[in-house]
Amino acid sequence: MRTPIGKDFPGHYSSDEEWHGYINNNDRVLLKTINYSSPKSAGAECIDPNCTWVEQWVHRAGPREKIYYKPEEVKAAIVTCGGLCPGLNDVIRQIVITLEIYGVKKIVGIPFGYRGFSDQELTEVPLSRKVVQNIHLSGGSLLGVSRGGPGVSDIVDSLEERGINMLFVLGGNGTHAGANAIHNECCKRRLKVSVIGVPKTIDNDILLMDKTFGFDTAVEEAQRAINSAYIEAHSAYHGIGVVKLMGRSSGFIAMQASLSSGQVDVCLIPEVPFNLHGPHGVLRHLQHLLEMKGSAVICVAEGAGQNLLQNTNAKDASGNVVFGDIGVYIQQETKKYFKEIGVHADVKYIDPTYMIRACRANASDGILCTVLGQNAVHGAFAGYSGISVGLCNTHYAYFPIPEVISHPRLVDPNSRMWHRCLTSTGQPDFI
Ligand SMILES: Nc1ncnc2c1ncn2[C@@H]1O[C@H](COP(=O)(O)OP(=O)(O)OP(=O)(O)O)[C@@H](O)[C@H]1O
Ligand SMILES: O=P(O)(O)OC[C@H]1O[C@](O)(CO)[C@@H](O)[C@@H]1O
Ligand SMILES: [Mg+2]
Repeated sequence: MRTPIGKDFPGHYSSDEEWHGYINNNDRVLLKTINYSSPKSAGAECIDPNCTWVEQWVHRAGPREKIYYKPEEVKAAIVTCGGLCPGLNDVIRQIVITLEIYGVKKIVGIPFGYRGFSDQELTEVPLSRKVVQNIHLSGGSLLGVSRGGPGVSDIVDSLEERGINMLFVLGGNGTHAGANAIHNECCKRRLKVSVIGVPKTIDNDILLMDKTFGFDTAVEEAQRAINSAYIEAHSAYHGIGVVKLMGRSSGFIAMQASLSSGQVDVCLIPEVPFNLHGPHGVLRHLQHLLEMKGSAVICVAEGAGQNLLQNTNAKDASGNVVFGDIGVYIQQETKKYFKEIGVHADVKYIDPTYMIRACRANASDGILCTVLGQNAVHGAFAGYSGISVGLCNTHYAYFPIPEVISHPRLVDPNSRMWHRCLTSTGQPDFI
């Protein structure tokens, strides 16, 4: 709604008839914006051998002129699942504020992830603009998070009992698999429920999106740890700093933090195999770095080099594999190696694990979260379900959930970005 302002007022708003503030249902966002002329172009993703241009698109996110729900009939719920991620509170806040602008009065938070649907001791949290006004000023989630929890059928039973017809699910690929199953179960039971995902992961491992919220902040925090490792290593005689960063199957945090810090000599990620020992191994390269420049910094993603470690055979409550500690292993092997060759080395290990995700969102993530939260609500009011909101080629769009979680997004070792990282570190192939 716009307030008409007198025509003599300079720069006046256009009238309601002239104002094109709504998204047309047929507006589309292209998934690919580069037309690769050859499969040999760096980073080319081709569908056929000739690399023919194929238009692929998703729906544009935003407010529609016609809405599917009557706001007074909506009971909306928000749930945050998986691990923490900077910006969760920003998204919760913006969803609540936008729902209120649509006129929704019944808004609740489900405590501690999907578990909150089944645990009788956990009660829903009433949410309003007043409750969420300042929550973005701190990290974490107002609602709490968890892994594991009830089955899909129990969750949908609970939705029915509570009379929830809009569910906003904030989480990573596991959470989205759950959201999609909830959506399918609601369809099966012919329930009119909109299930909308907002992808949350510092790992940035969700397909088709430019980036997920929390990733930028995590990278910013991670490069602080790298900076400390560099200062320690640089100030010691033959100092070696080892920094382990999160990244279960994708090395985006390690790669971007290495790039942004400009202080990393060796970046190791899950997507690129490496040897620690042997003539081309990391340890031999460290020896060379000590000889050439007196110190070295290694940045390793937690999922890297798992083939070098003993399988823990452990899984977390959600069924994710628990990894062995590659950071500790590299630290121990480095110490052993230099002792054996009789060269002094002062090895310092920094593991900032939870520090990079338990913090408040930075400005860039704050904006991303705000827009994603608004668009999640616009998507629900447009009548969508089983979708996720994301940024695609700088435009906000709605993605079908199965498309974005079919497998984790990985760093492409042939991509320009990984080559930029190698150019920055100057590291060889360790095989
Ligand atoms: N395939 C699945 N079907 C239904 N629910 C699932 C599935 N995978 C995971 N979940 C549920 O989703 C929730 C979150 O999953 P998970 O712990 O894997 O975190 P995530 O969303 O992937 O986030 P993170 O990036 O922090 O790992 C858990 O409560 C889990 O039980
Ligand atoms: O210790 P938790 O809470 O299981 O979380 C650790 C995992 O969370 C993640 O950050 C994903 O969000 C992974 O990189 C990491 O393996
Ligand atoms: Mg996951």
